[in-house]
Amino acid sequence: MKTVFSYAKPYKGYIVFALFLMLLELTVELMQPFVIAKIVDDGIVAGDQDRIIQLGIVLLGLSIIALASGIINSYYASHVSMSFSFDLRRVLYGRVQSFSLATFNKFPASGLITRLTSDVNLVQQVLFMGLRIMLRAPLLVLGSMVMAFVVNAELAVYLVIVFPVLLIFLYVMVLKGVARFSFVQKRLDRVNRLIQENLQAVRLVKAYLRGNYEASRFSEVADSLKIDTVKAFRIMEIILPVLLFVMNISLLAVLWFGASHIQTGSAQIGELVAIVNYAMRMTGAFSMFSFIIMAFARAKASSERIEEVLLAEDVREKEEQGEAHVVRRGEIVFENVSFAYPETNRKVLKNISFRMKPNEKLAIMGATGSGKSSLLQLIPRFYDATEGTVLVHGREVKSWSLRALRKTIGVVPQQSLLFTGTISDNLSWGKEQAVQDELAFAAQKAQIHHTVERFPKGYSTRVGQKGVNLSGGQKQRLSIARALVRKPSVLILDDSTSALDVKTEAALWEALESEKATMLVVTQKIRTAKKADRILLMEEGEISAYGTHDDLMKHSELYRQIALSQQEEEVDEYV
Ligand SMILES: Nc1ncnc2c1ncn2[C@@H]1O[C@H](COP(=O)(O)OP(=O)(O)OP(=O)(O)O)[C@@H](O)[C@H]1O
Repeated sequence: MKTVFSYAKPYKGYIVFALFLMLLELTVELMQPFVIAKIVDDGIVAGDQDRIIQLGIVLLGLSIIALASGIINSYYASHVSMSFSFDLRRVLYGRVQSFSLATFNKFPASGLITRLTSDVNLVQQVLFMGLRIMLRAPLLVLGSMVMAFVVNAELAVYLVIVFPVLLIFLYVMVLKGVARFSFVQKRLDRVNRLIQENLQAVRLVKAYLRGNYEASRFSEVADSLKIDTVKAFRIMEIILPVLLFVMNISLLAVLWFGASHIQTGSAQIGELVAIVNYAMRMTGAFSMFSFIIMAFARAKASSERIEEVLLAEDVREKEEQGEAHVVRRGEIVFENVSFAYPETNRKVLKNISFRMKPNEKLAIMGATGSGKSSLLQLIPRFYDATEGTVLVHGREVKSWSLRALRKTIGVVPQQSLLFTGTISDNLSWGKEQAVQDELAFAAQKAQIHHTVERFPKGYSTRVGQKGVNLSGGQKQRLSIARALVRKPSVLILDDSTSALDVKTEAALWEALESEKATMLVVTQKIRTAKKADRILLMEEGEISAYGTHDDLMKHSELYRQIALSQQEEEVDEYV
Protein backbone atom coordinates (compact mmCIF):
# COMPACT_ATOMS: atom_id res chain seq x y z
CA MET A 1 0.00 0.00 0.00
CA LYS A 2 3.02 2.22 0.56
CA THR A 3 3.70 2.88 -3.12
CA VAL A 4 0.07 3.60 -3.91
CA PHE A 5 -0.41 5.97 -1.01
CA SER A 6 2.84 7.79 -1.78
CA TYR A 7 0.75 9.52 -4.48
CA ALA A 8 -1.12 11.30 -1.68
CA LYS A 9 2.11 13.09 -0.67
CA PRO A 10 1.45 16.30 -2.63
CA TYR A 11 -1.66 16.78 -0.49
CA LYS A 12 0.20 16.43 2.78
CA GLY A 13 -0.87 19.89 3.94
CA TYR A 14 -4.58 19.20 3.36
CA ILE A 15 -4.25 15.78 4.94
CA VAL A 16 -2.70 17.22 8.09
CA PHE A 17 -5.43 19.86 8.26
CA ALA A 18 -8.19 17.26 7.72
CA LEU A 19 -6.69 15.06 10.42
CA PHE A 20 -6.44 18.04 12.76
CA LEU A 21 -10.15 18.76 12.24
CA MET A 22 -10.91 15.11 12.80
CA LEU A 23 -8.98 15.21 16.08
CA LEU A 24 -10.81 18.37 17.08
CA GLU A 25 -14.17 16.75 16.38
CA LEU A 26 -13.05 13.70 18.31
CA THR A 27 -11.83 15.69 21.31
CA VAL A 28 -15.10 17.57 21.46
CA GLU A 29 -17.01 14.34 21.23
CA LEU A 30 -14.98 12.87 24.06
CA MET A 31 -15.57 15.90 26.25
CA GLN A 32 -19.33 15.73 25.90
CA PRO A 33 -19.98 12.77 28.28
CA PHE A 34 -17.65 14.44 30.75
CA VAL A 35 -19.78 17.60 30.67
CA ILE A 36 -22.95 15.51 30.87
CA ALA A 37 -21.55 13.83 34.01
CA LYS A 38 -20.94 17.26 35.51
CA ILE A 39 -24.48 18.39 34.63
CA VAL A 40 -25.86 15.32 36.41
CA ASP A 41 -23.63 15.46 39.49
CA ASP A 42 -23.12 19.23 40.01
CA GLY A 43 -26.37 20.42 38.47
CA ILE A 44 -29.24 17.94 38.67
CA VAL A 45 -28.21 15.96 41.81
CA ALA A 46 -27.03 19.13 43.62
CA GLY A 47 -30.11 21.06 42.37
CA ASP A 48 -28.00 23.95 40.98
CA GLN A 49 -30.03 25.54 38.13
CA ASP A 50 -27.31 28.07 37.13
CA ARG A 51 -24.71 25.32 36.79
CA ILE A 52 -27.08 23.36 34.52
CA ILE A 53 -27.55 26.40 32.22
CA GLN A 54 -23.81 27.17 32.27
CA LEU A 55 -22.81 23.63 31.37
CA GLY A 56 -25.70 23.38 28.89
CA ILE A 57 -24.23 26.33 26.96
CA VAL A 58 -20.81 24.67 27.03
CA LEU A 59 -22.37 21.47 25.65
CA LEU A 60 -24.09 23.41 22.86
CA GLY A 61 -20.83 25.20 21.97
CA LEU A 62 -18.99 21.89 21.84
CA SER A 63 -21.68 20.44 19.56
CA ILE A 64 -21.36 23.39 17.15
CA ILE A 65 -17.55 23.00 17.05
CA ALA A 66 -17.96 19.26 16.35
CA LEU A 67 -20.46 19.97 13.56
CA ALA A 68 -18.27 22.60 11.87
CA SER A 69 -15.14 20.43 12.14
CA GLY A 70 -17.01 17.48 10.67
CA ILE A 71 -18.26 19.45 7.67
CA ILE A 72 -14.87 21.05 6.88
CA ASN A 73 -13.09 17.74 7.39
CA SER A 74 -15.48 16.09 4.93
CA TYR A 75 -14.77 18.79 2.36
CA TYR A 76 -10.99 18.30 2.57
CA ALA A 77 -11.27 14.51 2.70
CA SER A 78 -13.24 14.56 -0.58
CA HIS A 79 -10.84 17.02 -2.19
CA VAL A 80 -7.74 15.02 -1.22
CA SER A 81 -9.14 11.62 -2.14
CA MET A 82 -10.47 12.78 -5.51
CA SER A 83 -7.21 14.52 -6.44
CA PHE A 84 -5.26 11.48 -5.28
CA SER A 85 -7.29 9.08 -7.43
CA PHE A 86 -6.97 11.41 -10.42
CA ASP A 87 -3.18 11.48 -10.03
CA LEU A 88 -2.94 7.75 -9.42
CA ARG A 89 -5.03 6.94 -12.47
CA ARG A 90 -2.97 9.28 -14.63
CA VAL A 91 0.32 7.77 -13.45
CA LEU A 92 -1.04 4.26 -13.90
CA TYR A 93 -2.22 5.03 -17.41
CA GLY A 94 1.13 6.59 -18.29
CA ARG A 95 2.87 3.53 -16.92
CA VAL A 96 0.74 1.23 -19.09
CA GLN A 97 1.55 3.38 -22.12
CA SER A 98 5.26 2.97 -21.45
CA PHE A 99 5.09 -0.82 -21.16
CA SER A 100 7.00 -2.92 -23.61
CA LEU A 101 4.81 -5.49 -25.37
CA ALA A 102 6.42 -8.23 -23.27
CA THR A 103 5.20 -6.57 -20.07
CA PHE A 104 1.88 -5.62 -21.62
CA ASN A 105 1.19 -9.26 -22.43
CA LYS A 106 1.56 -10.15 -18.75
CA PHE A 107 -1.60 -8.19 -17.96
CA PRO A 108 -4.82 -9.00 -19.78
CA ALA A 109 -6.44 -5.79 -21.09
CA SER A 110 -9.56 -6.44 -19.00
CA GLY A 111 -7.38 -6.72 -15.86
CA LEU A 112 -5.81 -3.37 -16.63
CA ILE A 113 -9.24 -1.81 -17.08
CA THR A 114 -10.39 -3.12 -13.69
CA ARG A 115 -7.23 -1.83 -12.07
CA LEU A 116 -7.66 1.61 -13.61
CA THR A 117 -11.32 1.88 -12.66
CA SER A 118 -12.63 -0.24 -9.79
CA ASP A 119 -9.30 -0.76 -7.98
CA VAL A 120 -8.45 2.94 -8.03
CA ASN A 121 -11.99 3.73 -6.79
CA LEU A 122 -11.56 1.39 -3.86
CA VAL A 123 -8.27 2.94 -2.69
CA GLN A 124 -9.77 6.38 -3.18
CA GLN A 125 -12.67 5.45 -0.92
CA VAL A 126 -10.33 4.16 1.73
CA LEU A 127 -8.33 7.37 1.69
CA PHE A 128 -11.55 9.33 2.14
CA MET A 129 -12.57 7.08 4.99
CA GLY A 130 -9.08 7.31 6.41
CA LEU A 131 -9.45 11.04 6.74
CA ARG A 132 -13.04 10.86 7.97
CA ILE A 133 -13.60 7.82 10.14
CA MET A 134 -10.84 5.26 9.76
CA LEU A 135 -8.58 6.85 12.34
CA ARG A 136 -11.44 8.40 14.19
CA ALA A 137 -13.03 5.09 15.12
CA PRO A 138 -9.96 3.57 16.79
CA LEU A 139 -9.11 6.90 18.37
CA LEU A 140 -12.64 7.22 19.64
CA VAL A 141 -12.31 3.79 21.24
CA LEU A 142 -8.95 4.72 22.72
CA GLY A 143 -10.06 8.18 23.82
CA SER A 144 -13.29 6.86 25.36
CA MET A 145 -11.24 4.35 27.27
CA VAL A 146 -8.83 6.98 28.60
CA MET A 147 -11.69 9.30 29.52
CA ALA A 148 -13.50 6.44 31.23
CA PHE A 149 -10.38 5.91 33.34
CA VAL A 150 -10.23 9.62 34.12
CA VAL A 151 -13.86 9.56 35.25
CA ASN A 152 -13.63 6.39 37.34
CA ALA A 153 -10.76 3.92 36.93
CA GLU A 154 -12.43 1.13 38.88
CA LEU A 155 -15.48 1.07 36.63
CA ALA A 156 -13.43 1.58 33.45
CA VAL A 157 -11.53 -1.67 34.04
CA TYR A 158 -14.68 -3.63 33.12
CA LEU A 159 -14.63 -1.98 29.70
CA VAL A 160 -11.03 -2.84 28.79
CA ILE A 161 -10.94 -6.44 29.98
CA VAL A 162 -12.35 -7.64 26.65
CA PHE A 163 -9.93 -5.67 24.46
CA PRO A 164 -7.23 -8.29 23.75
CA VAL A 165 -9.86 -10.77 22.54
CA LEU A 166 -11.37 -8.15 20.27
CA LEU A 167 -8.01 -7.14 18.77
CA ILE A 168 -7.03 -10.72 17.90
CA PHE A 169 -10.46 -11.31 16.40
CA LEU A 170 -10.21 -8.18 14.24
CA TYR A 171 -6.70 -9.04 13.06
CA VAL A 172 -7.80 -12.48 11.85
CA MET A 173 -10.79 -10.93 10.07
CA VAL A 174 -8.59 -8.43 8.20
CA LEU A 175 -6.33 -11.20 6.92
CA LYS A 176 -9.29 -13.24 5.73
CA GLY A 177 -10.93 -10.19 4.20
CA VAL A 178 -7.86 -9.20 2.14
CA ALA A 179 -7.57 -12.70 0.66
CA ARG A 180 -11.24 -12.93 -0.24
CA PHE A 181 -11.52 -9.44 -1.68
CA SER A 182 -8.49 -9.86 -3.92
CA PHE A 183 -10.25 -12.94 -5.25
CA VAL A 184 -13.37 -10.86 -5.89
CA GLN A 185 -11.34 -8.38 -7.95
CA LYS A 186 -10.00 -11.28 -10.05
CA ARG A 187 -13.55 -12.40 -10.66
CA LEU A 188 -14.36 -8.86 -11.74
CA ASP A 189 -11.46 -9.05 -14.22
CA ARG A 190 -13.05 -12.16 -15.68
CA VAL A 191 -16.43 -10.48 -16.10
CA ASN A 192 -14.76 -7.50 -17.77
CA ARG A 193 -12.79 -9.77 -20.08
CA LEU A 194 -15.92 -11.56 -21.19
CA ILE A 195 -17.80 -8.33 -21.85
CA GLN A 196 -14.86 -6.92 -23.77
CA GLU A 197 -14.41 -10.04 -25.94
CA ASN A 198 -18.07 -10.26 -26.64
CA LEU A 199 -18.48 -6.62 -27.63
CA GLN A 200 -15.43 -6.72 -29.86
CA ALA A 201 -16.64 -9.81 -31.65
CA VAL A 202 -20.29 -8.82 -31.82
CA ARG A 203 -20.56 -9.51 -35.57
CA LEU A 204 -19.10 -12.95 -35.14
CA VAL A 205 -21.45 -13.67 -32.26
CA LYS A 206 -24.42 -12.74 -34.42
CA ALA A 207 -23.14 -14.58 -37.50
CA TYR A 208 -22.68 -17.80 -35.54
CA LEU A 209 -25.93 -17.32 -33.62
CA ARG A 210 -23.99 -17.50 -30.37
CA GLY A 211 -26.03 -14.81 -28.56
CA ASN A 212 -27.74 -17.23 -26.18
CA TYR A 213 -24.54 -19.14 -25.53
CA GLU A 214 -22.68 -15.90 -24.78
CA ALA A 215 -25.49 -14.78 -22.48
CA SER A 216 -25.28 -18.02 -20.52
CA ARG A 217 -21.48 -17.78 -20.37
CA PHE A 218 -21.91 -14.29 -18.94
CA SER A 219 -24.43 -15.53 -16.36
CA GLU A 220 -21.90 -18.13 -15.30
CA VAL A 221 -19.03 -15.70 -14.65
CA ALA A 222 -21.34 -13.06 -13.20
CA ASP A 223 -22.72 -15.72 -10.90
CA SER A 224 -19.28 -16.72 -9.65
CA LEU A 225 -18.54 -13.01 -9.06
CA LYS A 226 -21.74 -12.83 -7.01
CA ILE A 227 -20.94 -15.98 -5.02
CA ASP A 228 -17.40 -14.85 -4.18
CA THR A 229 -18.52 -11.34 -3.31
CA VAL A 230 -21.19 -12.73 -0.97
CA LYS A 231 -18.54 -14.98 0.61
CA ALA A 232 -16.23 -12.01 1.14
CA PHE A 233 -19.00 -9.89 2.66
CA ARG A 234 -20.05 -12.78 4.89
CA ILE A 235 -16.79 -12.44 6.82
CA MET A 236 -17.59 -8.81 7.35
CA GLU A 237 -21.10 -9.58 8.45
CA ILE A 238 -19.77 -11.67 11.33
CA ILE A 239 -17.65 -8.81 12.68
CA LEU A 240 -20.37 -6.42 13.80
CA PRO A 241 -22.55 -8.86 15.81
CA VAL A 242 -19.47 -10.30 17.54
CA LEU A 243 -18.19 -6.84 18.44
CA LEU A 244 -21.58 -5.71 19.71
CA PHE A 245 -22.06 -8.89 21.70
CA VAL A 246 -18.70 -8.54 23.47
CA MET A 247 -19.23 -4.83 24.12
CA ASN A 248 -22.71 -5.39 25.50
CA ILE A 249 -21.35 -7.98 27.93
CA SER A 250 -18.78 -5.52 29.21
CA LEU A 251 -21.48 -2.83 29.41
CA LEU A 252 -23.58 -5.17 31.53
CA ALA A 253 -20.57 -5.71 33.79
CA VAL A 254 -20.15 -1.94 34.15
CA LEU A 255 -23.82 -1.55 35.15
CA TRP A 256 -23.80 -4.56 37.47
CA PHE A 257 -20.64 -3.57 39.34
CA GLY A 258 -21.39 0.16 38.96
CA ALA A 259 -24.55 -0.26 41.06
CA SER A 260 -22.62 -1.77 43.96
CA HIS A 261 -19.88 0.89 43.64
CA ILE A 262 -22.55 3.61 44.00
CA GLN A 263 -23.96 1.88 47.07
CA THR A 264 -20.51 1.75 48.69
CA GLY A 265 -19.86 5.36 47.68
CA SER A 266 -16.79 4.67 45.51
CA ALA A 267 -18.67 5.97 42.42
CA GLN A 268 -21.26 8.64 41.77
CA ILE A 269 -24.36 8.37 39.55
CA GLY A 270 -22.95 10.96 37.09
CA GLU A 271 -19.75 8.96 36.76
CA LEU A 272 -21.68 5.81 35.97
CA VAL A 273 -23.76 7.75 33.39
CA ALA A 274 -20.53 9.06 31.81
CA ILE A 275 -18.91 5.64 31.67
CA VAL A 276 -22.04 4.11 30.14
CA ASN A 277 -21.96 6.98 27.63
CA TYR A 278 -18.32 6.25 26.80
CA ALA A 279 -19.12 2.57 26.49
CA MET A 280 -21.92 3.42 24.03
CA ARG A 281 -19.52 5.56 22.03
CA MET A 282 -16.98 2.74 21.98
CA THR A 283 -19.68 0.37 20.78
CA GLY A 284 -20.64 2.84 18.06
CA ALA A 285 -16.99 3.14 17.02
CA PHE A 286 -16.65 -0.63 17.02
CA SER A 287 -19.70 -0.93 14.81
CA MET A 288 -17.86 1.29 12.34
CA PHE A 289 -15.00 -1.20 12.49
CA SER A 290 -16.70 -3.82 10.35
CA PHE A 291 -17.23 -1.20 7.70
CA ILE A 292 -13.64 0.04 8.00
CA ILE A 293 -12.12 -3.43 7.95
CA MET A 294 -14.08 -4.27 4.84
CA ALA A 295 -12.96 -1.09 3.08
CA PHE A 296 -9.39 -1.61 4.25
CA ALA A 297 -9.32 -5.24 3.13
CA ARG A 298 -10.68 -4.32 -0.31
CA ALA A 299 -8.30 -1.38 -0.65
CA LYS A 300 -5.32 -3.49 0.39
CA ALA A 301 -6.19 -6.12 -2.21
CA SER A 302 -6.72 -3.39 -4.82
CA SER A 303 -3.56 -1.49 -3.98
CA GLU A 304 -1.53 -4.68 -4.38
CA ARG A 305 -3.02 -5.10 -7.85
CA ILE A 306 -2.24 -1.47 -8.71
CA GLU A 307 1.31 -1.86 -7.42
CA GLU A 308 1.82 -4.86 -9.68
CA VAL A 309 1.39 -2.46 -12.58
CA LEU A 310 3.33 0.42 -11.05
CA LEU A 311 6.29 -1.76 -10.10
CA ALA A 312 6.30 -4.13 -13.09
CA GLU A 313 9.82 -4.81 -14.38
CA ASP A 314 10.13 -3.55 -17.90
CA VAL A 315 12.56 -3.01 -20.77
CA ARG A 316 14.15 0.19 -19.55
CA GLU A 317 13.98 2.93 -22.10
CA LYS A 318 17.29 4.67 -22.69
CA GLU A 319 17.43 8.23 -21.44
CA GLU A 320 16.45 10.68 -24.13
CA GLN A 321 19.55 12.62 -25.19
CA GLY A 322 18.35 14.80 -28.03
CA GLU A 323 18.09 13.32 -31.53
CA ALA A 324 19.81 9.98 -31.66
CA HIS A 325 22.77 9.82 -33.95
CA VAL A 326 22.01 8.08 -37.26
CA VAL A 327 25.05 6.34 -38.75
CA ARG A 328 23.61 5.04 -42.03
CA ARG A 329 19.98 6.08 -42.44
CA GLY A 330 17.78 3.24 -43.60
CA GLU A 331 20.30 0.45 -43.16
CA ILE A 332 19.01 -2.64 -41.36
CA VAL A 333 21.17 -5.55 -40.25
CA PHE A 334 20.26 -8.80 -38.50
CA GLU A 335 23.27 -10.73 -37.17
CA ASN A 336 22.63 -14.27 -35.90
CA VAL A 337 19.35 -13.23 -34.32
CA SER A 338 17.30 -15.69 -32.32
CA PHE A 339 14.14 -14.82 -30.47
CA ALA A 340 11.70 -16.41 -28.04
CA TYR A 341 8.60 -14.71 -26.59
CA PRO A 342 9.14 -14.23 -22.86
CA GLU A 343 5.87 -16.02 -22.05
CA THR A 344 6.71 -19.26 -23.87
CA ASN A 345 10.51 -19.37 -24.13
CA ARG A 346 10.18 -21.34 -27.39
CA LYS A 347 12.49 -20.05 -30.12
CA VAL A 348 10.35 -18.66 -32.93
CA LEU A 349 13.34 -17.12 -34.77
CA LYS A 350 16.57 -19.05 -35.16
CA ASN A 351 19.89 -17.63 -36.26
CA ILE A 352 18.56 -15.00 -38.68
CA SER A 353 21.17 -12.96 -40.58
CA PHE A 354 20.61 -10.55 -43.47
CA ARG A 355 21.56 -7.01 -44.40
CA MET A 356 19.47 -4.31 -46.11
CA LYS A 357 20.93 -1.27 -47.79
CA PRO A 358 19.17 2.10 -47.43
CA ASN A 359 15.98 2.30 -49.52
CA GLU A 360 16.12 -1.39 -50.35
CA LYS A 361 12.78 -3.24 -50.60
CA LEU A 362 12.58 -6.64 -48.97
CA ALA A 363 9.63 -9.01 -49.34
CA ILE A 364 9.21 -11.51 -46.52
CA MET A 365 7.34 -14.70 -47.33
CA GLY A 366 6.64 -17.90 -45.46
CA ALA A 367 3.87 -20.08 -44.16
CA THR A 368 1.64 -18.82 -41.38
CA GLY A 369 3.44 -19.04 -38.04
CA SER A 370 6.88 -19.15 -39.67
CA GLY A 371 7.99 -16.04 -37.73
CA LYS A 372 7.50 -13.15 -40.17
CA SER A 373 5.70 -10.80 -37.75
CA SER A 374 8.05 -11.78 -34.93
CA LEU A 375 11.04 -10.77 -37.05
CA LEU A 376 9.52 -7.38 -37.90
CA GLN A 377 8.73 -6.62 -34.24
CA LEU A 378 12.42 -6.55 -33.40
CA ILE A 379 13.04 -3.52 -35.64
CA PRO A 380 11.00 -0.90 -33.69
CA ARG A 381 12.08 -2.82 -30.58
CA PHE A 382 8.66 -4.02 -29.53
CA TYR A 383 10.72 -6.93 -28.23
CA ASP A 384 14.44 -7.44 -27.78
CA ALA A 385 16.26 -10.25 -29.56
CA THR A 386 17.14 -13.12 -27.24
CA GLU A 387 20.45 -13.73 -29.02
CA GLY A 388 22.35 -11.86 -31.72
CA THR A 389 22.20 -8.22 -32.78
CA VAL A 390 19.71 -6.06 -34.65
CA LEU A 391 21.08 -2.81 -36.12
CA VAL A 392 18.88 -0.02 -37.45
CA HIS A 393 20.37 3.04 -39.20
CA GLY A 394 23.81 1.54 -38.50
CA ARG A 395 23.32 1.36 -34.71
CA GLU A 396 22.31 -1.43 -32.41
CA VAL A 397 18.60 -1.02 -31.57
CA LYS A 398 19.30 -1.34 -27.87
CA SER A 399 21.48 1.78 -27.95
CA TRP A 400 18.66 3.94 -29.34
CA SER A 401 16.19 5.80 -27.23
CA LEU A 402 12.88 4.15 -28.12
CA ARG A 403 11.34 7.48 -28.97
CA ALA A 404 14.05 8.52 -31.41
CA LEU A 405 14.10 5.07 -33.01
CA ARG A 406 10.34 4.77 -33.47
CA LYS A 407 10.06 8.28 -34.91
CA THR A 408 11.97 7.02 -37.95
CA ILE A 409 9.85 3.92 -38.50
CA GLY A 410 6.39 3.57 -40.04
CA VAL A 411 4.55 0.43 -38.99
CA VAL A 412 1.42 -0.90 -40.65
CA PRO A 413 0.26 -3.88 -38.62
CA GLN A 414 -1.65 -6.90 -39.86
CA GLN A 415 -4.87 -5.65 -38.32
CA SER A 416 -5.77 -2.14 -39.39
CA LEU A 417 -7.00 -0.26 -36.36
CA LEU A 418 -8.49 3.19 -36.62
CA PHE A 419 -9.43 5.42 -33.71
CA THR A 420 -12.66 7.27 -33.09
CA GLY A 421 -12.27 10.69 -34.70
CA THR A 422 -12.03 12.15 -38.19
CA ILE A 423 -9.99 10.71 -41.03
CA SER A 424 -7.60 13.66 -40.64
CA ASP A 425 -7.20 12.86 -36.92
CA ASN A 426 -6.34 9.30 -37.79
CA LEU A 427 -3.85 10.24 -40.47
CA SER A 428 -2.09 12.89 -38.42
CA TRP A 429 -1.71 10.35 -35.66
CA GLY A 430 1.71 9.57 -37.06
CA LYS A 431 2.73 13.23 -37.10
CA GLU A 432 0.73 15.67 -35.04
CA GLN A 433 1.82 18.85 -36.83
CA ALA A 434 1.11 17.46 -40.31
CA VAL A 435 -0.75 19.94 -42.56
CA GLN A 436 -3.68 18.96 -44.78
CA ASP A 437 -1.51 18.78 -47.91
CA GLU A 438 0.79 16.27 -46.30
CA LEU A 439 -2.19 14.13 -45.31
CA ALA A 440 -3.63 14.25 -48.82
CA PHE A 441 -0.23 13.48 -50.36
CA ALA A 442 0.19 10.38 -48.16
CA ALA A 443 -3.40 9.36 -48.88
CA GLN A 444 -2.74 9.67 -52.61
CA LYS A 445 0.22 7.32 -52.38
CA ALA A 446 -1.83 4.89 -50.31
CA GLN A 447 -4.56 4.99 -53.02
CA ILE A 448 -7.25 6.25 -50.66
CA HIS A 449 -7.38 9.97 -51.47
CA HIS A 450 -10.16 9.72 -54.09
CA THR A 451 -12.25 7.49 -51.85
CA VAL A 452 -11.94 9.97 -48.97
CA GLU A 453 -12.85 12.87 -51.22
CA ARG A 454 -16.06 11.12 -52.17
CA PHE A 455 -17.15 10.95 -48.50
CA PRO A 456 -19.67 13.72 -47.69
CA LYS A 457 -17.29 15.48 -45.32
CA GLY A 458 -14.04 14.42 -47.00
CA TYR A 459 -11.14 14.33 -44.57
CA SER A 460 -13.43 15.57 -41.77
CA THR A 461 -15.57 12.43 -42.00
CA ARG A 462 -15.73 10.68 -38.67
CA VAL A 463 -14.72 7.05 -38.45
CA GLY A 464 -15.28 4.64 -35.59
CA GLN A 465 -18.39 4.05 -33.54
CA LYS A 466 -20.25 7.23 -34.43
CA GLY A 467 -18.86 7.62 -37.94
CA VAL A 468 -18.81 5.78 -41.24
CA ASN A 469 -18.00 2.14 -41.34
CA LEU A 470 -15.07 1.55 -43.65
CA SER A 471 -14.36 -1.56 -45.67
CA GLY A 472 -11.37 -3.77 -44.80
CA GLY A 473 -9.42 -2.51 -47.84
CA GLN A 474 -10.20 1.14 -47.05
CA LYS A 475 -8.99 0.66 -43.49
CA GLN A 476 -5.79 -0.97 -44.74
CA ARG A 477 -5.07 1.91 -47.09
CA LEU A 478 -5.76 4.49 -44.37
CA SER A 479 -3.32 2.66 -42.08
CA ILE A 480 -0.70 2.76 -44.82
CA ALA A 481 -1.34 6.48 -45.36
CA ARG A 482 -1.01 7.04 -41.60
CA ALA A 483 2.44 5.43 -41.68
CA LEU A 484 3.49 7.42 -44.78
CA VAL A 485 2.52 10.78 -43.23
CA ARG A 486 5.49 10.66 -40.90
CA LYS A 487 7.85 10.14 -43.86
CA PRO A 488 9.57 7.17 -42.27
CA SER A 489 12.99 6.03 -43.34
CA VAL A 490 11.96 2.46 -42.54
CA LEU A 491 8.51 1.27 -43.56
CA ILE A 492 7.13 -2.02 -42.26
CA LEU A 493 4.06 -3.49 -43.95
CA ASP A 494 2.93 -6.66 -42.23
CA ASP A 495 0.61 -8.27 -44.75
CA SER A 496 -1.17 -4.95 -44.99
CA THR A 497 -2.43 -5.18 -48.55
CA SER A 498 -4.26 -8.49 -48.30
CA ALA A 499 -7.69 -6.87 -48.70
CA LEU A 500 -6.77 -4.84 -51.80
CA ASP A 501 -7.86 -5.80 -55.30
CA VAL A 502 -5.13 -6.54 -57.85
CA LYS A 503 -5.39 -3.17 -59.61
CA THR A 504 -5.30 -1.06 -56.45
CA GLU A 505 -2.44 -3.10 -55.05
CA ALA A 506 -0.40 -2.62 -58.25
CA ALA A 507 -1.01 1.14 -58.14
CA LEU A 508 0.02 1.21 -54.47
CA TRP A 509 3.30 -0.57 -55.16
CA GLU A 510 4.02 1.77 -58.02
CA ALA A 511 3.52 4.75 -55.69
CA LEU A 512 5.67 3.20 -52.97
CA GLU A 513 8.45 2.48 -55.47
CA SER A 514 9.57 6.11 -55.32
CA GLU A 515 9.32 6.27 -51.51
CA LYS A 516 12.64 7.08 -49.88
CA ALA A 517 12.41 4.35 -47.28
CA THR A 518 13.80 0.95 -46.60
CA MET A 519 10.77 -1.28 -46.88
CA LEU A 520 10.02 -4.65 -45.34
CA VAL A 521 6.85 -6.12 -46.73
CA VAL A 522 5.25 -9.34 -45.59
CA THR A 523 3.30 -10.83 -48.43
CA GLN A 524 1.86 -14.12 -49.52
CA LYS A 525 1.84 -13.16 -53.20
CA ILE A 526 4.69 -13.90 -55.60
CA ARG A 527 3.60 -11.07 -57.87
CA THR A 528 4.15 -8.61 -55.00
CA ALA A 529 7.41 -10.24 -53.93
CA LYS A 530 8.76 -9.96 -57.49
CA LYS A 531 8.63 -6.16 -57.19
CA ALA A 532 11.02 -6.22 -54.22
CA ASP A 533 14.81 -6.05 -54.54
CA ARG A 534 15.17 -9.19 -52.47
CA ILE A 535 12.99 -11.87 -51.02
CA LEU A 536 13.42 -13.56 -47.66
CA LEU A 537 11.63 -16.88 -47.35
CA MET A 538 10.99 -18.08 -43.80
CA GLU A 539 10.35 -21.62 -42.71
CA GLU A 540 9.71 -22.50 -39.06
CA GLY A 541 11.67 -19.55 -37.71
CA GLU A 542 14.66 -20.00 -40.01
CA ILE A 543 15.68 -18.42 -43.30
CA SER A 544 14.86 -21.01 -45.92
CA ALA A 545 16.01 -18.86 -48.86
CA TYR A 546 17.23 -15.31 -49.49
CA GLY A 547 17.87 -13.50 -52.78
CA THR A 548 16.14 -12.07 -55.83
CA HIS A 549 13.11 -13.68 -57.43
CA ASP A 550 15.32 -15.25 -60.09
CA ASP A 551 17.78 -16.58 -57.46
CA LEU A 552 14.99 -18.17 -55.51
CA MET A 553 13.37 -19.66 -58.61
CA LYS A 554 16.70 -21.30 -59.33
CA HIS A 555 17.69 -22.41 -55.84
CA SER A 556 14.62 -22.77 -53.62
CA GLU A 557 12.33 -25.73 -54.07
CA LEU A 558 9.84 -24.23 -51.57
CA TYR A 559 9.72 -20.92 -53.47
CA ARG A 560 9.22 -22.71 -56.79
CA GLN A 561 6.32 -24.63 -55.29
CA ILE A 562 4.68 -21.43 -54.06
CA ALA A 563 5.23 -19.76 -57.45
CA LEU A 564 3.79 -22.74 -59.25
CA SER A 565 0.69 -22.93 -57.04
CA GLN A 566 0.06 -19.21 -57.53
CA GLN A 567 0.51 -19.46 -61.31
CA GLU A 568 -2.17 -22.15 -61.28
CA GLU A 569 -4.44 -19.96 -59.19
CA GLU A 570 -3.96 -17.07 -61.58
CA VAL A 571 -4.71 -19.29 -64.54
CA ASP A 572 -7.84 -20.46 -62.70
CA GLU A 573 -8.84 -16.83 -62.15
CA TYR A 574 -8.80 -16.17 -65.88
CA VAL A 575 -10.49 -19.42 -66.96
N1 LIG B 1 2.79 -12.90 -28.27
C1 LIG B 1 3.21 -14.15 -28.52
N2 LIG B 1 3.57 -14.94 -27.51
C2 LIG B 1 4.01 -16.20 -27.71
N3 LIG B 1 4.13 -16.77 -28.93
C3 LIG B 1 3.78 -16.04 -29.98
C4 LIG B 1 3.30 -14.70 -29.84
N4 LIG B 1 3.03 -14.22 -31.07
C5 LIG B 1 3.33 -15.22 -31.94
N5 LIG B 1 3.79 -16.31 -31.30
C6 LIG B 1 4.26 -17.56 -31.90
O1 LIG B 1 5.38 -17.27 -32.71
C7 LIG B 1 5.39 -18.03 -33.88
C8 LIG B 1 5.60 -17.11 -35.09
O2 LIG B 1 4.48 -16.24 -35.16
P1 LIG B 1 4.44 -15.01 -36.15
O3 LIG B 1 3.22 -14.22 -35.82
O4 LIG B 1 5.73 -14.34 -36.15
O5 LIG B 1 4.24 -15.77 -37.51
P2 LIG B 1 3.88 -15.19 -38.92
O6 LIG B 1 4.81 -15.85 -39.87
O7 LIG B 1 3.87 -13.71 -38.91
O8 LIG B 1 2.41 -15.77 -39.12
P3 LIG B 1 1.16 -15.13 -39.90
O9 LIG B 1 1.49 -15.14 -41.36
O10 LIG B 1 0.05 -16.06 -39.56
O11 LIG B 1 0.97 -13.77 -39.35
C9 LIG B 1 4.08 -18.79 -33.92
O12 LIG B 1 4.35 -20.13 -33.57
C10 LIG B 1 3.23 -18.14 -32.86
O13 LIG B 1 2.46 -19.10 -32.19
